[in-house]
Amino acid sequence: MEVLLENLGVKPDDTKIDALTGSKMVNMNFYPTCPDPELTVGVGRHSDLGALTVLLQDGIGGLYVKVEEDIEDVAKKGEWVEIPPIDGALVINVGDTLQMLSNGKYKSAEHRVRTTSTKSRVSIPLFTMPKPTEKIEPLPQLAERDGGARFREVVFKDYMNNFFSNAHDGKKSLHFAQVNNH
Ligand SMILES: O=C(O)CCC(=O)C(=O)O
Ligand SMILES: [Fe+2]
Repeated sequence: MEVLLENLGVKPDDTKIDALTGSKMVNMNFYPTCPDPELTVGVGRHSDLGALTVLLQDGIGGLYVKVEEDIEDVAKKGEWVEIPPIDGALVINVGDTLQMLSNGKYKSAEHRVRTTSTKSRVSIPLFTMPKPTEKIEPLPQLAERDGGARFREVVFKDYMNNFFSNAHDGKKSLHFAQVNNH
């Protein structure tokens, strides 16, 4: 987190890093085999709500990430790409919080999970998130540099409530904090 923010020219102190990532949550997902994976939803398309998510990979696979439409110089825009399953590797997802903080420089990864017909799978992602009472808004240096904040200030608890009261539907969760003219 520190490195990612320093990359944008911002030097957060330890207290700030702790405020932004100090809350931890895990999901425990079980994906049974399905004879026809096309007929089932493993996890529907969504972005994670926190700052960064850490996910230990197995050799089975099934995690897909959607390549953003509005970034330059990448292949496969708008397509779903499977993350190659490398046993023991850590996959790190950017979550909505980091997108808001960075004023949109880092984009949260829209992802989904499919089951396979041959192997069941368990995944236990670790979400690092702000403390519930923390106020999240684009870092002032970045908003100033970009000529305006693309997200309004939200209390993280409210963002969470909004996130969990809606079904997974791509990156719509971010609309809650988006400033309309962007
Ligand atoms: O099972 C996975 O690979 C990812 C699960 C996931 O996206 C989640 O729990 O938020
Ligand atoms: Fe996720």
